[in-house]
Parts: sequence; C-alpha cells; structure tokens
Amino acid sequence: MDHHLSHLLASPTIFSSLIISILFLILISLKLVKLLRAIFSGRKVVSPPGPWRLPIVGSIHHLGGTTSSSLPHRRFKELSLRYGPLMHLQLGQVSTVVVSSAEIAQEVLKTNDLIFANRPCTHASEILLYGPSDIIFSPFGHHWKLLRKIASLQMLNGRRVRSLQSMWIKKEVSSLMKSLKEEAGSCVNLSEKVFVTISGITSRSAFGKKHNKGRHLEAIMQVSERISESTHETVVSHLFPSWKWLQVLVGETRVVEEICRNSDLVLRNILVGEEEEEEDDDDEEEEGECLLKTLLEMKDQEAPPTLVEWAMAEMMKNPRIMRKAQAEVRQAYRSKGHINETNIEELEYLKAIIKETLRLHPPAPLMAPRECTQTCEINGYTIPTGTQVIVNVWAIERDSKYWGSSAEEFLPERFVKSWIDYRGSNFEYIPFGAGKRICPGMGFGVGIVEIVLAHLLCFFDWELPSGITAETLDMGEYLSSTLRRKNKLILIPISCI
Ligand code: HEM
Repeated sequence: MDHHLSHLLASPTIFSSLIISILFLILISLKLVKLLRAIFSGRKVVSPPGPWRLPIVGSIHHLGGTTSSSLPHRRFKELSLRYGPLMHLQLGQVSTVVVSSAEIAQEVLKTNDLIFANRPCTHASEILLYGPSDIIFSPFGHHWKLLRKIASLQMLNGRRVRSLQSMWIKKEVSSLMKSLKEEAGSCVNLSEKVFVTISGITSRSAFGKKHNKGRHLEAIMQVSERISESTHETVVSHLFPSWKWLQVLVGETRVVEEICRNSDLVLRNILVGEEEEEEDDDDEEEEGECLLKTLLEMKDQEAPPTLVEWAMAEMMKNPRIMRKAQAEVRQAYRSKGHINETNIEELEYLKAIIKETLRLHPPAPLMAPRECTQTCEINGYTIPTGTQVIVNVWAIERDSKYWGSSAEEFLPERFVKSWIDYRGSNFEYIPFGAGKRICPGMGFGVGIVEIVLAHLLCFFDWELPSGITAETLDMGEYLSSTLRRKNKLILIPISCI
C-alpha cells in the first residue's frame, strides 16, 4: 500500500490530477454546504402549497362547478381546508395567493401593509374605472392620498351622514315609509325599495341639493347596475390580462367600452346641468360636494342595500331577534318621538345586528384584491412581486377557531358588550378590510344602514308571503361586485305605529 502511494506521489502527472480532484471535491462540498444552508435558513424560494395545475389555465379547473359551493369564496374555503390558510393558485396568467386565516391576514394587511398597499388593475377596470386615476385602483402614493382625503372629508364620514340626515336621508327614508304604508298588507319587493332609497341618499350626497330632482338618479343606477353585472363579462380580462386580442375576440372590450360610453354620458349630462344651474343660482353651499366620478365608479354603492336585505332576511328567519330589535327601536322612538342620529347611537342591539350581518354576509367576501409590490416572506413562504393576494374574509368570519361552535349561526348577542370591531384591528373580523386601503365608506355605509333598518323595524311588523316559512326562506347567494341575495327579498309590511 505504502509502496503504491509513494509511487503515485512520485509521478508528477498523477500528483497534479490528484490535487485537481481534491480541489474539485472541496468545491462541490462547499456548494453542497451552501445549498443546505440556504434550505435550512429558509432563503430558498418556497411557494405556498396549492392544487395541481394544467398548462395555460393553471388551477382554474379546480374552481368550476354549478352548485352554490362553486361560488369563489366557498370554493376557496374548501380548497384552503386541504392546502392551508396560505394557498397558491395559478389563475390563468395571474399568480394568486389566497389567505384564509386571521393571523396571515394580519401579516399581510398590518405587518406588511405597505408592500400590499396596491391593487391589481385589469384592462377592463382601467377602461371602466379610469384606471389608476381612480381611488380604488390608484397605486399607493400622492395621488391616492389626495383622493382618500377628498373622499373622507367631503362625503364618506359618518358625521357627514348625520349632518345630512335632516335633509336627504329624512326625505328619502320618509318616501320609503310612505310607499311601504301605501302597500301595507301586500307583498313588496323590499330589495328593490331599499336599493332605490339608499341609491337616492348616496347620489344626493354626491350631487348636492341642486340636483335633488332625481333626474339623473335612474341613469346613475342603470350604469352602476351594468358595471356590477359586467364582473361576469370580463373574465378573460381578469385571468389573461396580457391577452388583449382574446378580450377583443370574445367581445369583452366591446362590452367595457359601451359601459364606459354610457357612464361618461351620464357624467357629462350631470356636469353640464350643474354649470347651467350655477349660472342661474349662485348658491355656494354645495361647493366641493361633487364627487360624481368617484360615486359612479363605486361598486360599494351596492353594499349598504345588500346589508339591509341580509339583515332583514336573517331577522325573518329568527323572529326572537326581530322582536328584540323592534322593542329596542320602538322604545327609543316612544321616549323621544322620533328616530334621529342621537337615539340611533343608543341602539346597541341594532348595531350588534348590523355587525353580525357583516360577519355572516360580508358584502365584499374576498375584500378587494391586493398586489405584492416587493418579494417578501409570509408565514414562511415566498410571495414574489406581482402576486395577486386575495383575503377570504368570508371564510375567516365563519371560522369556528375564532367564533366557536356557533360560527355559522346568526347571533347578534356575540357583539353586545364586545370589544370586537370592524375598524381593521381585529383580523378575525375585517368586513371593511384593514390597513392603508381600508374602506373609507365605512362610517357612511353603516350610518345609512342604521337609519334605514331602524325605520323599517320601528314602523312595521313584517310577514313572509304565504307558503314561505322562516325555515324555507331562501338564503341563496349571488356574487356580482358584492355578495347579494340570489332572489329578491319579498315581504309583507304591516303598519304598526
Ligand atoms: C357598508 C358596506 C361596505 C362594505 C362592507 C365595504 C367593504 C369594502 C372593502 C372590503 C374594501 C377593500 C378594503 C381593503 O382593501 O382593505 C372597500 C374599499 C373601498 N370602499 Fe367600501 N364598503 C362598504 C361601503 C362603502 C361605501 C358606501 C363607499 C362609498 C360610497 C365605499 C367606498 C370604498 C372605496 C372608495 C374603497 C377603495 C379604497 C382604497 O382602495 O383606497 N365603501 N370597501
């Protein structure tokens, strides 16, 4: 053995090859150590788990189906039970992660708020909502801050709702009460009536009193409805954003451009009308109240009427809750002789009903998608720049981990004397989102819902149409731009005060 070794070392060629081999081995080991270190230090790119994918469509085929469980928020929840609270889905060209736990929602919306403060903008929304110049899609920055400031100061705060109450809200709500009284004892389409009332209040808040004649209201409502419906007609734009040719081919571009033309026409008519009126009337009271564009674009216009519908439907299914709420509102009415901003503040049970409705039926069940602007790590997984982030608010707000065994029940009592609030710091309850882009219409929206519900409960008893019972009342959902009732809510008002 020794003889062999000395022979090898004596030969210069063999010696140099040996040295090279040793160096090569060292190099390989160093690489291996580096790789292992990277794996164990977590620096390697680790994608969140998700279902298997097909070429081109990615994971889309996992979302299909015709039953109600195929609604995106329900299907995402089912998939998250298999793949975890941070799940990756390849939706066509769009790399998406779905968040289904309060802890990870907090990591995204609070710990990494700035990184996720943008929203993905599709070609359709760019045309429809004037792209990044709009408050919803504007990237986080100076322009967006300015829009938020204007929106909060001018029309979207609760105090403003209250100050307007004596004017438009009173007017709209009394006309709702009047029409319900006229139709008392017969079936009424409550969904439609509430939608008209709330759209009236919202539109008047934007137009100011000069435009109280309601001449533009119908046009605005038509355009809003059309924008909302178009969600289903702009699928290609959402899943294959860079394939503009396909959007043209399937007719999406035509649909979007047509809606855009109509909405511009409505806006032009309102603005021209406004200028004409300003020449006649120099009243400056309405200065700054014209956030028409913002208002028209706001898909969330639908959210308050949707909430009233769900709250009324849940109370029809739970007569005990309805009676308790009516007793509270009527007591307040009897002691003051009216329902106004002051005694609404005292209606603790009514507020709990609204909170519980927002928990079980969040109008935006998947919030509004956010976009990752800088590669980062969430819950130990790498989220690359450009990933779309969907927070499944609906799943989190029904999770028994946070809400106990009664998570699926409508139980307003859970919010009575509770510290849980929707202002974005309790991540198990975020119907208005959280962080920098939390909904600026929160106070405005809840304010309107409180007023309308209080009046419906105070002045009427409610019955179901014949043949329908509390148990059989349909609670099917339909997801357009908000999570609405599949069928309109038809009820019988019985005048009682
Ligand atoms: C009352 C029911 C409402 C609910 C449940 C609701 C919910 C939401 C949610 C979840 C978001 C996304 C927040 C996020 O990304 O963190 C949002 C954004 C927004 N909401 Fe609402 N909303 C409601 C009413 C309103 C109303 C009445 C308005 C105005 C008329 C409004 C205006 C907006 C705007 C402008 C944004 C975008 C904010 C931004 O990106 O900076 N919302 N809303």
